[in-house]
Amino acid sequence: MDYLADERKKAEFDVDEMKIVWAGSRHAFEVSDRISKLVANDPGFRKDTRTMLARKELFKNTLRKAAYAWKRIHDLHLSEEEASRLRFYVDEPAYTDLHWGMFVPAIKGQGTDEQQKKWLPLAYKMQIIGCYAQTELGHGSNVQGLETTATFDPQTDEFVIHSPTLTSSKWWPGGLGKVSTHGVVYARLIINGEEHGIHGFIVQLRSLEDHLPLPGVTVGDIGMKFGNGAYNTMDNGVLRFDHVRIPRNQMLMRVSQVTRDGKYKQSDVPRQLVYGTMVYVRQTIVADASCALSRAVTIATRYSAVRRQFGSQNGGPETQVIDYKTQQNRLFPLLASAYAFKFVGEWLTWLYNDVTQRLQASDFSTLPEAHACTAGLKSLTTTATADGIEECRKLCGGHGYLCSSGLPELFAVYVPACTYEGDNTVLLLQVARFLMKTVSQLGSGKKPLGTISYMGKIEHLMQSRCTVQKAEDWLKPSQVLEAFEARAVKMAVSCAKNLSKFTNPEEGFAELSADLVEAAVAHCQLIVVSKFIDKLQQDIPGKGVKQQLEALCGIYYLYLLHKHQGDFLATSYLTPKQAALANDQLRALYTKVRPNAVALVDSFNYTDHFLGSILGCYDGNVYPKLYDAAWKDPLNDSVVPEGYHEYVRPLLKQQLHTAKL
Ligand SMILES: CC/C=C\C/C=C\C/C=C\C/C=C\C/C=C\C/C=C\CC/C=C/C(=O)SCCNC(=O)CCNC(=O)[C@H](O)C(C)(C)COP(=O)(O)OP(=O)(O)OC[C@H]1O[C@@H](n2cnc3c(N)ncnc32)[C@H](O)[C@@H]1OP(=O)(O)O
Ligand SMILES: Cc1cc2nc3c(=O)[nH]c(=O)nc-3n(C[C@H](O)[C@H](O)[C@H](O)COP(=O)(O)OP(=O)(O)OC[C@H]3O[C@@H](n4cnc5c(N)ncnc54)[C@H](O)[C@@H]3O)c2cc1C
Repeated sequence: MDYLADERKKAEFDVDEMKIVWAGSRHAFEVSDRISKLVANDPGFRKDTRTMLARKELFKNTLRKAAYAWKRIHDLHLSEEEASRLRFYVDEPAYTDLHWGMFVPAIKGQGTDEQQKKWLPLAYKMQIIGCYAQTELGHGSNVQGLETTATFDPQTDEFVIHSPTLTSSKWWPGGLGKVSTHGVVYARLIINGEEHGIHGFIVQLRSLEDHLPLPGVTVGDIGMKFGNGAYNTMDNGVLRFDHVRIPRNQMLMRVSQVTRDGKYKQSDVPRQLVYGTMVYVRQTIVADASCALSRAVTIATRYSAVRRQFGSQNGGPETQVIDYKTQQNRLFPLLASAYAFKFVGEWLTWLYNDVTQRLQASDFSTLPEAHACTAGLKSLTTTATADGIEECRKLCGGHGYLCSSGLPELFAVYVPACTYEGDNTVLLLQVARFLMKTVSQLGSGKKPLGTISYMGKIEHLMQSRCTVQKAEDWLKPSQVLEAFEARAVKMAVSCAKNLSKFTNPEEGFAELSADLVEAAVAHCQLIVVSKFIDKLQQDIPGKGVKQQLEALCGIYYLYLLHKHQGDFLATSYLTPKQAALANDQLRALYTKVRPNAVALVDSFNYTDHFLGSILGCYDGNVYPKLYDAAWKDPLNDSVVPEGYHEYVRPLLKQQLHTAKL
């Protein structure tokens, strides 16, 4: 029985067409749909007991699943696209994420043609397994502060990789702890006593025969992390080198080279390309944020439609909690954010591909923008997604706290995204530097392009005032864009003015860093809003699909406007009356979305296996499933628990004795 059937009947749009919009294309939808069902129906990919397993058992099971996934990929002759979808739907962080997601891209981005020819075929066949070993115990954010050394020995034509201090121990790399045979290791290059900064080196860590660490290598897992199951399937590792020697040709030499006679040569590509793998991964993290958020929102939306509290009249049913305006005000902006992040993720992938093509043609002009966009949007989307998952847990009341709701594990596995690939505050400060540089160059005749082109309208934006007179005026895209542009430009200019009061710019930057982060957030929110609006300019087929997306877009920007109205009011773009009208329009959009809410989450097309949540299951049959699941908990294997006779019975006896006294 479908307990959500009535909700599904209310939908005012074509769900099948929305599924295609969400997937990106009909082809992407068909691949995703087929692979998700394949994984869901294969008992080899079961994950329902994951949060109950002890670490060793959990980890071994992940190794089994990764090997099984690899076998299925081969047996079924899956394409690269299908294989990547399969890994996604298996839904278990594993060493393979780092192998495919960072090790291979690092060699592709920073290796010469010759190096790629040697290492990539081995990696593609998984005859070697790699990790990305950058972070150390003492330094993560400050990459220039890394202490591992790579000293060139001209006698033997080798580099000597060494960990000179405890804090130089590599610490965190995923896949390193127990599995990787190789790593791209970042180290401080030293030639003839002279330092040349941080470079990447391919280093073999373990024997390909017996998996033991090679001489001079000390390696292990760094220990349990936050949450049950969750990221504990990953072997984040610690690594130390004691004068380990590697051939000279294992330094990744696309950006700079060391010659046989020990000369350091810089190519014509910018040095920052050493950071290129991080740009790539930040872009994939943005593209993935909508998946994690949409998953939590699916659970919270379906459950909110099933759950009833208060409001029964004449013995009739109580009110569905989704009908409470407070529930809508917490849930619908998250639903809208999931769609917003999907579209900005698609755009960022386009931007990344564009910058990659330009780099190949030696056009480096858009690299700073790509860095600022990937850093800023990674920060914005992961913060909102991690907070959003936790909000979804609260939206599900007490039952959201059960592991069987799927939300605790989803939160635990997702929340480190706010830290890895760059701490979110550190990344926003990079955006702020980019903005300050842009403002300082405005008078120089250099035209700001791309996502900062709005800065070219600075004179107009500094003086313009909002013209909204009635709530519906907030539905005009041009009005909304101007509001977000004016806010972003005014906040950036205000920071620049305050910075100019300092004689030492770095001191000023440090002192004003909290304001700078806010200016960076305003700029990134403008990007997300503008990309959502751009998406709506496209031809979107399907009955009612575009109208639903317009409503969600409105909810996204009006919610932001309401939440940050202090910014909009302080920069004098809006009057308090216009801010109140925005809120009126927001409430009207909640009413419009309400009958479509369940269908809008159905459009994500997630299987019950992928959701891994009793509260979010498609048929909404929550209570019997919760009840049955409780009895399956290992604690209920016996009626009298282990430990009763040792620890509880003596207590009771003592109490009985005291009572008799
Ligand atoms: C129940 C569920 C179960 C299972 C669920 C399964 C899945 C879960 C679902 C979703 C998961 C979602 C996504 C997962 C996808 C992938 C992730 C997988 C694993 C994560 C693994 C993590 C890996 C890592 O963390 S690797 C280490 C990353 N480290 C960092 O990011 C360090 C951050 N620091 C820096 O980047 C830099 O050091 C810095 C902060 C930028 C400072 O550098 P520096 O001191 O050199 O800087 P300056 O400020 O002086 O800048 C100099 C100059 O360079 C420019 N610059 C800086 N960086 C870059 C760059 N990257 N590219 C281009 N240019 C750059 C900077 O702007 C300056 O330019 P100017 O001189 O012109 O001003
Ligand atoms: C689950 C997980 C997986 C990881 N996987 C890998 C991996 O595969 N490979 C790898 O190399 N690394 C990996 N890392 C490491 C990760 O990249 C770093 O932890 C991350 O870059 C943050 O650096 P940090 O730990 O040095 O934080 P810190 O920089 O020490 O941050 C601590 C605090 O200081 C603040 N702070 C730091 N600098 C500044 C500043 N300039 N201005 C203002 N505030 C500042 C931060 O905002 C934060 O609040 C992983 C980490 C995690 C949690």
